[in-house]
Amino acid sequence: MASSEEDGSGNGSVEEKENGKKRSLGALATAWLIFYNIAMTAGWLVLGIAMARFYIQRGTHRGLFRSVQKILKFFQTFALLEVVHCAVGIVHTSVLVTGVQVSSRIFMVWFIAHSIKQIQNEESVILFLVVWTVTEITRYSFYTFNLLNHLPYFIKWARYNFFIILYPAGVAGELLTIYAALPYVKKTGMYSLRLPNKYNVSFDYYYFLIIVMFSYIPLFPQLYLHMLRQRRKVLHGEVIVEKDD
Ligand SMILES: CCCCCCCCCCCCC/C=C/C(=O)SCCNC(=O)CCNC(=O)[C@H](O)C(C)(C)COP(=O)(O)OP(=O)(O)OC[C@H]1O[C@@H](n2cnc3c(N)ncnc32)[C@H](O)[C@@H]1OP(=O)(O)O
Repeated sequence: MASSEEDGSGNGSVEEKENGKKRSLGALATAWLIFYNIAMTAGWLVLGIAMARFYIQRGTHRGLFRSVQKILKFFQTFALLEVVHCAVGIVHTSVLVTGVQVSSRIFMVWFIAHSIKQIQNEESVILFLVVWTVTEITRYSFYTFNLLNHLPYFIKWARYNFFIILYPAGVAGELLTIYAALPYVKKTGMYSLRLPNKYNVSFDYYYFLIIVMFSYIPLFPQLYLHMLRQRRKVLHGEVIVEKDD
């Protein structure tokens, strides 16, 4: 991706638009993306401030998830729109890569942290919350400034360097949280379907979670390598040909 400060083009979704119809769709799409990215930057900033205030006032992480969960659920669920943005073509990036990233986050928020109250005070929950928050403030402010054609270099640098540490740290937080959830899931049999039942189908959430944990092994390196390629492209100007979905 060429940044706006280098080529003055801003977001790739609105360049190359030749006729009037496409141009107005581009303007509308750009306006929407600016609104979306500002809203998301603000949302994650509010979440970051709420977490910092909670910790400073209480001196403990216990109860932190509970106190910030509404903001987290709202903004992380809102991020589903990112898959829509790719699918309708207003951002030029992979639906698959974005889909894996967003669905794993939604899964962590709703089907792990929200559903299993006993694990909400685990340190690993705070780890992934802090990592996601730093990542998203950086990422959405990057997109916003890029769309506005005023991208400060330090934001571009942060967007394409922070992930080197934050991605593995976030994955560690997520995996440790799922691991901590396993005994509760096994004990309660939550979200599981035992035979016999009228659908004649059985589902065991406990084993599903184990499969999810193993699925990080092939999926995470692909996301990480994708980000490393983006980094080379954006920070070092390498031309990289990526396969379409
Ligand atoms: C049902 C259960 C399923 C469970 C599955 C489990 C398996 C999970 C395995 C993987 C686990 C991952 C866990 C993740 C943890 C964390 O997040 S830890 C925190 C650290 N994470 C990160 O740093 C990554 C954050 N995420 C991302 O960066 C993205 O989601 C991404 C998809 C990985 C990034 O890809 P991409 O969009 O391709 O990168 P960019 O270079 O930023 O953008 C490319 C072009 O797209 C434009 N664009 C994208 N989004 C926007 C936008 N919102 N607004 C405007 N423009 C956007 C961007 O500008 C680029 O365009 P060009 O300039 O034209 O190139």
